[in-house]
Amino acid sequence: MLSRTHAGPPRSVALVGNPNCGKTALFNRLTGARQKVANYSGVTVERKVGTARLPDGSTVQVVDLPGTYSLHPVSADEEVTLEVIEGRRAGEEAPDLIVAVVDATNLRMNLRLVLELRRIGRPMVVALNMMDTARHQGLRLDRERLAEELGCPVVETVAIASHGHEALLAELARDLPPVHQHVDGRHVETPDARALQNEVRRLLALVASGAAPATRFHPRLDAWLMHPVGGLLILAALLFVMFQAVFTWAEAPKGLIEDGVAALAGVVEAGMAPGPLKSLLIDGVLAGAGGVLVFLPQILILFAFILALEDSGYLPRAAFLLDTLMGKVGLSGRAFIPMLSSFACAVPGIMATRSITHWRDRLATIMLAPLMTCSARLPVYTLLIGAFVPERGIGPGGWLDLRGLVMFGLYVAGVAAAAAVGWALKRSWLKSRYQPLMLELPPYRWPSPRTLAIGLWERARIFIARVGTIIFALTVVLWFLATWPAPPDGATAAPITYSLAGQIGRALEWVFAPIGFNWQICIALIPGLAAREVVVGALGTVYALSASGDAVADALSPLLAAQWSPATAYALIAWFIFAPQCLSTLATVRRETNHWRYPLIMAGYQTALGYLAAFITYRVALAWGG
Ligand SMILES: Nc1nc2c(ncn2[C@@H]2O[C@H](COP(=O)(O)OP(=O)(O)OP(=O)(O)O)[C@@H](O)[C@H]2O)c(=O)[nH]1
Ligand SMILES: [Mg+2]
Repeated sequence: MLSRTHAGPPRSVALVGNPNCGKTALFNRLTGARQKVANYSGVTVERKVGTARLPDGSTVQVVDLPGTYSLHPVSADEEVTLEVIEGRRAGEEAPDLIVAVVDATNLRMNLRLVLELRRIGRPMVVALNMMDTARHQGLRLDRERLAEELGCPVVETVAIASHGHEALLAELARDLPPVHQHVDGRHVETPDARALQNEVRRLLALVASGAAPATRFHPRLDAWLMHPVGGLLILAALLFVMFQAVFTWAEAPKGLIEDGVAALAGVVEAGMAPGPLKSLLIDGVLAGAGGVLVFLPQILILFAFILALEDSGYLPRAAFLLDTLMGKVGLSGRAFIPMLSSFACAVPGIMATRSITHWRDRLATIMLAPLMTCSARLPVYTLLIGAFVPERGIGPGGWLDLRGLVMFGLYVAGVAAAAAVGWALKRSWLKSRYQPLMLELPPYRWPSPRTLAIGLWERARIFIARVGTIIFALTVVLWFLATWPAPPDGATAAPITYSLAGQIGRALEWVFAPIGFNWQICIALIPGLAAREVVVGALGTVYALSASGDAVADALSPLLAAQWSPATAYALIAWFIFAPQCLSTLATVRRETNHWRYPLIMAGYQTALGYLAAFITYRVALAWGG
């Protein structure tokens, strides 16, 4: 067995426990980290490291791990956990101490793992988490008796309310002996599943009393939400409201940021002498990066909905609801959560597929994840819808926002495309038998304001950091390419036409002309490979520089409306439903599948479909007089 490499209090501890028992919430408490917490199993799929400060001022390294039901892993994320606690990861020692995190409301399930962990023979502390809910249910636990029986300290915690984590930290500061496998003279090594279950039953009889067996169901709510027809309607309505909100609620804050950027441009305009630096600031930085920043409110509204849904316990139920439908297109219901995460970004979505045990199912999910409309596509859609779809209420009293409706339609189009591709994959390359959905249903819970706040703050931070780094850098590079070389003497057209970017755009134009893209779009697509939002910023820069004469370019949206045919705009939207051009997604696929073949296949099929969809859209729109 693995032994400690040093004497004294632990230097590294690992949080181990069943899925959804609150390990990450506890980790965030102990270390001040802001890792994702949500109310379904399989949220954490990677190991994450943080540092906790102990009462005596020293520090200890804390590792948060994916949840696992046993020490016999069945999926890639569970394998990570086992590797870490056994010290099999390259360059990483096994943790000195294991914190076995337990959902106190579900001891029957959770204690099995604790008993298995005890057999590793390392120092251990048990954290009885969710004690607030357990007490609320009337459960009484004899903590001291449990500690005696298990042969290790047991502390009660409420990870989401900062109860008990001091007690836990105090235990971590102690020099605990390894837990023994002999308790009260009884030998409990390597029992089979049944022996484990008997031991759990024995422990429960000794230490737990009072609560009716906890039920994960909420009969009245589930009768509605999981109704085969009504449930689907509710789900559709929920998503619909979400996209309406993304459009309508964001108007005011978006206007504020736009005014701010415009005011800044005004200051620069008035205060600086004309020259390259001024052009860089106005046409490059403010039109480019500033043009992307205005989408912050929309992204936060979208995430507020997603985060609240995630913490409520509804998502796994939606997965069951959709299991049959998803089965028809070749996906397991387990794919629902990775697919939903992909609405934020395909990268975490693809990583979330680690909890899918069956390889072909997992690969199919990976292949389809980028078809979900990621939040980086939101600015592009918003810009084009803002320019080409009139602002109009429809329906009785005009309560439906037409633009929100179109946005919803685009998200649906992404899902429909995924369904079609999935259907084709299932019948050809990735044939697999239907795997019944096995997913633990979490209890319903009001989304925790703290979790929501942390989640939103993280999104805002990530987005602003993106705007400040990669998007900023790309717009500066693009500005440079779009202004250099300078036009020859006596040139009459806009300077950008003579620049490198102008030449590249024109060279690409013959590829994209059949689908209606002009050279300005072709230029913008290139930096969009690194970050899709940049397409918006890049269009801002390209058009700001295309204005011949000194007329400062107007806001982008009306400009596009004046310069593009609607057919071009629709074709670009159709292209973006498939949007094959995201390098970080392709790199993630390479990493998760360990092969270049898969990202290449993905890029290939998406480019082909994107081109085809844009071509058809463009031709049909032209034929209808667009
Ligand atoms: N009421 C209550 N809820 C909690 C407590 N700790 C965590 N939660 C909630 O439980 C859910 C799961 O928390 P996570 O920290 O994501 O669980 P996890 O163990 O990391 O889950 P995986 O990463 O999927 O294995 C979230 O909805 C939390 O808000 C607690 O002590 N009391
Ligand atoms: Mg977690």
